[in-house]
Formats: sequence, structure tokens, C-alpha cells
Amino acid sequence: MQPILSLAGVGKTYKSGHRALEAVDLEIHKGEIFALLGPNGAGKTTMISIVCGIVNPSEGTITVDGHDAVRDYKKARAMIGLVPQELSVDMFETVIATARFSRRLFGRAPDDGYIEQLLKDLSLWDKRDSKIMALSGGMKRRVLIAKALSHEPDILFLDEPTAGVDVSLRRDMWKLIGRLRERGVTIILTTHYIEEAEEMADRVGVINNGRLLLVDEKSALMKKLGKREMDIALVEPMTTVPGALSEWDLELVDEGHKLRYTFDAQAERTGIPSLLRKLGDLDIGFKDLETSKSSLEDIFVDLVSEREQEEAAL
Ligand SMILES: Nc1ncnc2c1ncn2[C@@H]1O[C@H](COP(=O)(O)OP(=O)(O)OP(=O)(O)O)[C@@H](O)[C@H]1O
Repeated sequence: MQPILSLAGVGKTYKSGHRALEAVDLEIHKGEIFALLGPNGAGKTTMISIVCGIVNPSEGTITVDGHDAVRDYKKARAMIGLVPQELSVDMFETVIATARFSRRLFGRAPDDGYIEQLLKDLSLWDKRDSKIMALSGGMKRRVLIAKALSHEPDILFLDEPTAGVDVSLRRDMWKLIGRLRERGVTIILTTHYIEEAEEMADRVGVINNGRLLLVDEKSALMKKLGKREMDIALVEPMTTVPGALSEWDLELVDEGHKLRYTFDAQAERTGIPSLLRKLGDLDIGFKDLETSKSSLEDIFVDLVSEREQEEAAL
């Protein structure tokens, strides 16, 4: 299947000399939800801005459904909706006029039915005649989404969609993203909220210091990198892990009341039965066992620190 969006060797050095993006190769499939995960300053906004034609790449090519994003800018851009991080609307305009105007900007014929449904989906219909400056912060965010969707784009970029929004807007946003996906819209969101990627995404890309460190199916990523932990609640607390247990990756937590065993969930043998037998041999009593999986957050932290160590060693 032809990707709906592809980046080949896309890099960016700002005029200041700052290298914000390093030769990114990425293909986005039609209809997927792709989460670009990375800390502040990682290069997420730079990457989105390049695809949306707001920032010029220093090198590389971007193709949107077969259209070159630089040479064939208009056609490429018309397929994309962008919800930016920062407010970019005329404060004196009304909600409905903003949506209608944005639709026209992309050369779409007026469609009041579509705009009405869009504003209703975003709980903005009652506010349609309000000036944007009179709306709450959360409502303003909804207007940004309405504006981005006004021309029925095939690809929607959401730059940190839920940074600083309340729980109800976040839930509404997730629901809306689900509905858009059902309609076949491709969604690319940037976030540093791991739970957002975990909740929504089909694939996750991890970016740090301008480098796309990896791209993988969310489930595969969790599986591949997922470590598991098992907490063993001890009858008697300990001060140190006995030397006889050194072949297992153990640490004491909860002020010595628990032994935490970290193991690779994918390994053929977990080492749990032998560990429990050994505890029995050593007369170490335990009253409870509890296992947990690592979250994307743990994976992300591990990955970034691993790469940093690798880079430091070069
Ligand atoms: N116009 C610019 N000129 C110079 N440097 C810039 C410019 N825009 C961004 N940068 C730098 O490029 C790097 C990447 O910034 P970018 O905004 O892409 O990161 P981000 O991943 O979106 O971060 P955040 O999560 O904080 O939005 C940062 O170090 C930033 O300071």
C-alpha cells in the first residue's frame, strides 16, 4: 500500500545553526493513528511544521499522497489539517465564521451541513455566534480543531492536543479522534503524555534531540521492550539482598518489606519458579506476589537514557 505521507531524509538546521531534525525517514499509512513521542525540544513541532509547509526543510523530500509538499504545495497542504499548539485565530471573529472562512481558504465549496455537524461534534454549536475572545481556554482549543477540520482533510496533525486541557476536553478529544479514524482520517499526534500514545496510537515514533530513534507498532514496542516486575512481599523485612540471590535481578523496595524482581517478559524462562524455590531453601518467608508490566513511559525513559549513554560513549 502506498503511504499517505512519506518523509525521506528530512532534516532541519535553523538559521541560528541549531540542528533541530536529523535525516528523518518515515512512512505513514492511510487511516492509522501515529503518535510522535518525545520530550520538550525534541523536534516534534519542527517536523510537523515542515510537513505543513510552515518551515522549510534544509534537506529531504516530503510526499503527501503522491504530491511533493514543496513543488506541489497547494495540493499537498489541502489534504492536511493542523491543530497547532498555540492559538492562531482571529479573536474578533465568531466561531462559525472562523470555520467557514478556513474551509474557503482551502478552496472547498461551502457546506453548512458539514460545518454544523463539526461544531456539534466539538460541543461548539451553542457558541457558534460567540466571538472567540469571549470563549474559555478549552473552548478556544476546540475552535482550533474545528478550524483544522473545516476543509475535510485526509490527514490531521495534532500538536500536543491535550497539553494543559482539562479531563473532560481530553476525553472529548480522544472520542473525536476515534470517530475521525472510523471515517478513514489519518491522525498524527505529538505528545509527551505517554498515556495518550498508549491509549490512542497504532504506531509510535520516539524522537529525541532531533533523531527519530525508533518507529514501531505500539503493541510490538510494548512487547519487545516491556520488562515485567514482580514484587514479593516479605514476612520479615530485609536490609540487604542476600548474596545467595545474586543470579536474579533483585532490589529491595518499600523499606525492605518487598523484594522486587525485574525480568524480561519475552524471555523463554522468567526465572520465577527457581527464585521462589531458592527463597524456600533460604527460609525467606513471603506472603504475597504481585506482578506489573512496564508502561510506555518506562520504555521511553529506558530508551532515551540508553541512547544518551551510547552517544556519550562515542
Ligand atoms: N525558529 C527557530 N529557530 C531556532 N531554533 C528553533 C526554532 N524553532 C525551534 N527551534 C529549536 O529546535 C529544537 C526543536 O524544537 P521543537 O519546537 O521542534 O521541539 P518540540 O519537540 O516540538 O518541543 P515541545 O514539546 O517543547 O513543543 C528546540 O531546541 C528549539 O529551541
